[in-house]
Amino acid sequence: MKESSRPIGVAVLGMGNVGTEVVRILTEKAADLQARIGAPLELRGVAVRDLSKERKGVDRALLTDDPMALVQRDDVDLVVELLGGIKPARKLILAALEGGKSVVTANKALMAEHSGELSKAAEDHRVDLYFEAAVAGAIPVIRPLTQSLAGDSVNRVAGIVNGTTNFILSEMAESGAGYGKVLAEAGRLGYAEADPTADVEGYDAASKAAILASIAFHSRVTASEVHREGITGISAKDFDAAKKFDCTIKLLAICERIDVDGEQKISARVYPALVPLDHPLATVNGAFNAVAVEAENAGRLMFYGQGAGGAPTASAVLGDLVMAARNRVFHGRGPLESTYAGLPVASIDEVPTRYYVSMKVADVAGVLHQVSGEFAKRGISIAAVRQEGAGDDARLIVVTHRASDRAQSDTVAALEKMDSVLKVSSVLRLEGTND
Ligand SMILES: NC(=O)C1=CN([C@@H]2O[C@H](COP(=O)(O)OP(=O)(O)OC[C@H]3O[C@@H](n4cnc5c(N)ncnc54)[C@H](OP(=O)(O)O)[C@@H]3O)[C@@H](O)[C@H]2O)C=CC1
Ligand SMILES: N[C@@H](CC=O)C(=O)O
Repeated sequence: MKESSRPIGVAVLGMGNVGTEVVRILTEKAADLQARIGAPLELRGVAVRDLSKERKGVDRALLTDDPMALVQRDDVDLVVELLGGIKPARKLILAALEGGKSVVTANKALMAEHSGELSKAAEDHRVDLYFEAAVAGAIPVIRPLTQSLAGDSVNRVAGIVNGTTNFILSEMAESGAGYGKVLAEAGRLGYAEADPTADVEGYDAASKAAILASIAFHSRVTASEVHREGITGISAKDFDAAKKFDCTIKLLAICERIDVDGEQKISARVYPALVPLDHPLATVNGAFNAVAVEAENAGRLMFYGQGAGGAPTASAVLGDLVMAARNRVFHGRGPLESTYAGLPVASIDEVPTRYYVSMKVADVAGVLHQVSGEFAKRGISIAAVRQEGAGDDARLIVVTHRASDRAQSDTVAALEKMDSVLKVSSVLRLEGTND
């Protein structure tokens, strides 16, 4: 059997919010993943605490309550740790790395305290330790910092890195909703940690700040070194006061290089802060996160997306898993041409688009019926019509719903031939809407 087709054995530790989604994607997207990696991923087992719980989407024979035995199986090449916490996750990851298995983890609490020890084990045993999902859920920020910006000097990384608290603060700002009720909802939606104190007291954000600072500034920073304040003291009154200053309140994580009396230091801090309403972070709501990175040569980069929840986090886990698997198959090279799927590229005619058409007309009332008839003939519905100017300067503006670009452009061609349309003066496509 060629090396590139040998199956890669995967062990998933934990089947909670994130683990369930990882198992689902591994199962549903097996063929796509195989094509991207160059070898199939085979799920060897899933470790859980409680074997009696009902689990959807997994063969019961794959379940075990002995994660160490699973990690140590000879047919396991990659371990995905999604248990959370330090114990037993640290020992399991060390056992995997020492056994020559690459590890993917979403565990920020662990990475914020033990990344030095774990990274050393990965280095010593020449395997990968990836943790993109540990910071800001689905948002790729670890890989840009470790790889894309490896040739630059990062001076500041700052933003919103906890989905649960951002969800709570957004709801408080918008509807004045009660703190407890919103926190319970964050738990139900799979955003909150197993112990949500980690979220609301800022421990989770502090762990993420420690990870970001360590990578950005090539210095080990642990969670206990991060200045931390949570959101439990924030009330509706604070939001009222913030509004009077045209601000809102966000839990921020800030990591930067600072100069203290001529000495270069790192500041890593987490606290709720006033943010002006016209600042980009003020519009980051719900479980969304955003991270701004400032580097000497690249300037400012913004990363934005879903920061919590099973499926978004699983996306980051799967990205790491594909990278680790590819490294096994292609020894760090790739993606290779043979992993490309070869999908055909659609012509613009086939693409559903929306049109904005502005035309000079002789008589608005008379022409409207004919114009809308031309769109209707090709199955295009009109979203809005506006009349502008009058007499010689009368213009009709039509905005359509989505239809094939071919139908839209054919309609414009037909309008151009109509006697009552003096001139089609402007045709633009409308993007940024879903209708
Ligand atoms: N939820 C999110 O949005 C995000 C989570 N993360 C991180 O991902 C990790 C997982 O989070 P999440 O899925 O939400 O957590 P959950 O609490 O939902 O799931 C934890 C899973 O681990 C299992 N487990 C825990 N301890 C053991 C043990 N000793 N032996 C065997 N199984 C065990 C649990 O088993 P059982 O089901 O039997 O209880 C459960 O299936 C955490 O590190 C978290 O910080 C990172 C980014 C986002
Ligand atoms: N509890 C965390 C989950 C993702 O890291 C959060 O709310 O951000």
